[in-house]
Amino acid sequence: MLLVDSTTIPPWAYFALATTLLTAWVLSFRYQKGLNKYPGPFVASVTNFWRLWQWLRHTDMCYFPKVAKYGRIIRIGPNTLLFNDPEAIKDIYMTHFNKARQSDFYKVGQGVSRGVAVPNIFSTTDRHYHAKLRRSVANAFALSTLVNYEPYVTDTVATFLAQLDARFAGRPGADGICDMSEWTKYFALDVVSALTMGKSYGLLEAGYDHIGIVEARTEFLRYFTIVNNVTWLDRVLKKNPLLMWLGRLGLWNSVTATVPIALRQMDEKKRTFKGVDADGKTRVDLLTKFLQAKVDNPDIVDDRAVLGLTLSMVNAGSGTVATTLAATFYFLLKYPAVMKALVEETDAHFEPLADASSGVGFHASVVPFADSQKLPLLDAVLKEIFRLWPGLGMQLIERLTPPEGAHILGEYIPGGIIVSCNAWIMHRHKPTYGDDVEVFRPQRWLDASPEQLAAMNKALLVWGAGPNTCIGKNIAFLELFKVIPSVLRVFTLELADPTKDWKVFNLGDPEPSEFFVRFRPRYRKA
Ligand code: HEM
Repeated sequence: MLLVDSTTIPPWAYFALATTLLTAWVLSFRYQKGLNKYPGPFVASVTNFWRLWQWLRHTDMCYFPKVAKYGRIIRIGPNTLLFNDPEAIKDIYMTHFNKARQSDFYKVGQGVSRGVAVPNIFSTTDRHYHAKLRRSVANAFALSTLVNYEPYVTDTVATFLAQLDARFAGRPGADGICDMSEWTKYFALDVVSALTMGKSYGLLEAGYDHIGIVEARTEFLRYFTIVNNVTWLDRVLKKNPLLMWLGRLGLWNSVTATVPIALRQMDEKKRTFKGVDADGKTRVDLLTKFLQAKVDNPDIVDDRAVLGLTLSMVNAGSGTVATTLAATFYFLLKYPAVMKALVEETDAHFEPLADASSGVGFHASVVPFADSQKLPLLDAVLKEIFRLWPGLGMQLIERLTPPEGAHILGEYIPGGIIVSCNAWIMHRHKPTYGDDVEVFRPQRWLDASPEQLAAMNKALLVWGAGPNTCIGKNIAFLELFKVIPSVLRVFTLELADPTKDWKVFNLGDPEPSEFFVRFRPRYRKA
């Protein structure tokens, strides 16, 4: 036997051995499953920490467009490909949808209650459970049910108008300046809580985050958007086995602020629940419909699913609407010709409001959904906002290829690879949308030929695609088509300082801040 005296091995040999092992380990990531043929930043091919680093460097923007220069298929992680071509949407989200699971990205979005991860309709990675759950509640999101929800939206829009009027409209100096990035959040949270639980959080009336819900959401999303770049960190931090075990013993519990509020409202609702039909009202909230789904499908919808659904309405349906609404007003103010044309369209469709002497009822100022949907420029403005400022657009929509692999853009991609698209990149695809993709030009939707329009709609990833496409899309339309023309009908908006731009933070939703606006009342003298 050959024995080597360790004292005879020089230190450089240890160093050489360690370097060789490390290089081999790094290269095993780089060359795994033949993904080295796809271009992308070198560091991204060996570690997901590249993504985390990009996020930390560019919190004020979506960093994915920076890699678009690499081509149609870009490697942005050791096991992750990003597709930069609208044709990939169908391949990834629809053709393979029966088998393609969501990646661990979604698991990071699962809350924890008493040491157990709680998947909901958004964050479950179980395809079969998701399909059954979605079918059980589909009726609550159908176009035909919007009539049940419109009164909640009308009430919240009226409160929004009344608060803007009382607090800011026509006031001189600093008193007249409204931070729309905050107030659009109050609106979105109040309207989604009214729609979901029949009762608004009362943020608009309070004028500040009096229940800490904005703070709680921001904290949750900040964690989610950081950790989903390197998903195993979640198993070290929040879903650490030790913490989960302590949680099951009742010695550790981390609950976000939305949970106790939702639980309280659920208990209240359960006590008064008589069934949707038995209620015989035109006003029915989503929670009542979820409780009805529990009665109809008890094997799929249990109390935990009802809570998960309730919370995912508030989580998925508030930041997205808030940022879309803020962006609509921001871009209209930055492009005054479009603002002028939209105000003219609104005035042409809706009667002028009564003058100050007769007083103004804000409920009467809120436009009906059935009428506002007929405004072609409003429709084009919203489409252009969805393109330029997609609500969840700063993140990837990740799927995992099935074990046997998948064909995407004509390329065979092996099984177990994370494949994804990003709305921010897709919506700036010049062959589809034109060379002026960075310009806010709603007219592009009105001037397009039928073929162009079909291609533009097909590439629009604002609602996602396939079986996980946004279930709240119709509700978002109901809110946006009512609130935007109603605000323009009542006020003239001005940027407090037209030379300043807003600030943006990447929370998955592009989260704006420091968007300061003045309101002049149109129906009375200031
Ligand atoms: C402008 C507003 C909105 C935008 C841009 C938006 C965007 C999206 C996107 C892109 C997805 C797909 C995510 C994925 O595949 O991982 C999604 C899913 C979802 N959205 Fe929305 N959303 C909006 C409003 C709403 C509203 C108002 C609600 C509820 C009232 C809502 C509830 C949901 C839920 C529950 C899901 C998960 C659906 C599933 O996985 O089956 N969203 N949304």
